[in-house]
Amino acid sequence: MKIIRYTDAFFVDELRRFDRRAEASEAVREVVGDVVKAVRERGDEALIELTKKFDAAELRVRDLRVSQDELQAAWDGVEPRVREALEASHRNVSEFARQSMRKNWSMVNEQGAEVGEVFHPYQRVGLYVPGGTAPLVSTSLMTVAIAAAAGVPEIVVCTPCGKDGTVNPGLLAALKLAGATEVYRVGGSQAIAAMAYGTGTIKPVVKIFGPGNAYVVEAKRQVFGVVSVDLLPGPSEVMVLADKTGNAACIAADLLAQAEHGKDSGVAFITDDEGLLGDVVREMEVQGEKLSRQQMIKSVLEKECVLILVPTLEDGVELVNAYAPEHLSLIAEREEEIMQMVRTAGAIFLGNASPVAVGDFLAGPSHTLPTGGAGKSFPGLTTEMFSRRTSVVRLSKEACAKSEPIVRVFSEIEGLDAHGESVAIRGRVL
Ligand SMILES: NC(=O)c1ccc[n+]([C@@H]2O[C@H](COP(=O)([O-])OP(=O)(O)OC[C@H]3O[C@@H](n4cnc5c(N)ncnc54)[C@H](O)[C@@H]3O)[C@@H](O)[C@H]2O)c1
Ligand SMILES: [Zn+2]
Repeated sequence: MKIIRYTDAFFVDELRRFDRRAEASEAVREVVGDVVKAVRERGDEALIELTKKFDAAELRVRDLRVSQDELQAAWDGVEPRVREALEASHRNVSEFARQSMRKNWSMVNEQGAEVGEVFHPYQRVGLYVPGGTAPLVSTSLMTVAIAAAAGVPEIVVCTPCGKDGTVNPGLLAALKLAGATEVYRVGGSQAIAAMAYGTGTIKPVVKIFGPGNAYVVEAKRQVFGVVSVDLLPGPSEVMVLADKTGNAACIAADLLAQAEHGKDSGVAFITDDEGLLGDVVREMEVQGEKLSRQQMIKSVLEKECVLILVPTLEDGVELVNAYAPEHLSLIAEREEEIMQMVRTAGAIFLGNASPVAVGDFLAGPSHTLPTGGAGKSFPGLTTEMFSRRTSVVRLSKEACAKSEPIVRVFSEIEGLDAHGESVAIRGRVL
């Protein structure tokens, strides 16, 4: 743990690294570039090779797709209490997604033209569900169920398999419940390339969604243009901003929950209360000892955890906005006022009683959120991202006549007289 106080001589220098931009390292970019090229040029054959190389699994081309029978068997084999938990989360996520759907609308403009927007779900999307270090059952729901709620007909999922070629049955069950229509046991940047360019087995999609490690995120960036992508949701992070009303035990618990995600996780605590800072450090030590993922937690706390004492909460907000945390837990007397000042967080959890883990598994908004500073330019995953918008314009003869003089001015300035004439002709022939 690193503790930084505003009274330290190098305070300002220390904080400079908080101002982040999401960018992959040169090494990751290179590896991913090679992977994308291999899949684009050699399709399934490259997928088999790369799965052997990165996931140590020996697959045949016909094994790549997880069969409907396997998905059904996974769902049938789920224990009742797990099934209930999955269903509870699924109901919240689906309902939240339905509420936030964009609706078709129209208005009449100044010249009397009817203008509006219509939304259609994409026909075929690709969702990445991570599976390298933990089977992210919740991520299946937090992406696939939203695509299903948006009405996407073809929901393709790629997720890595273990050494023995299998995918965690709990994850498959969640995919089945959420409404995945095709599932492939392919992970990493090779999966993203396969969904973007298509292979013999995996037909290409038009948009790619979902979180992953640095390789997955970089691959999404490299295939951008061939497909569109949702956002850049990489390795998870939590920041807590609290004043003296923060409960040290709750704050420490949230920081430790983040640390157990392991390597690359960001954990930060900012407060204007020196007493609380000390209490949180002590709580983390006591609570940390009892947790199972000791190795992960220790390494994150050593390398990726900072606790910062700021003179005022407003200074804290400035740091929050510079860092753009994926999750922000905000505990403050002036909660509403401070929240309104936060402009870059992926999701905000308000008050001592709102654990980030409830947002991870159950609350309703997708837990797929921008990381690594990407929150400055991307919001978290929304239902809207699964629908494509088209604008619609309809003019009556009268609206056309009223538009004509203004169009004429534009067409003269731009030197495009055919444009002007295409409007004027309506007044003569209709
Ligand atoms: N931001 C969010 O909303 C959000 C949500 C859930 C999970 N996550 C994050 O997703 C990440 C999941 O990462 P993960 O690693 O567990 O699973 P993953 O499925 O993203 O990545 C595993 C794959 O990476 C590839 N890979 C591993 N090492 C490689 C190497 N050296 N070169 C090339 N490819 C390599 C392998 O093919 C492997 O299948 C975590 O960091 C987690 O925090 C983020
Ligand atoms: Zn988490």
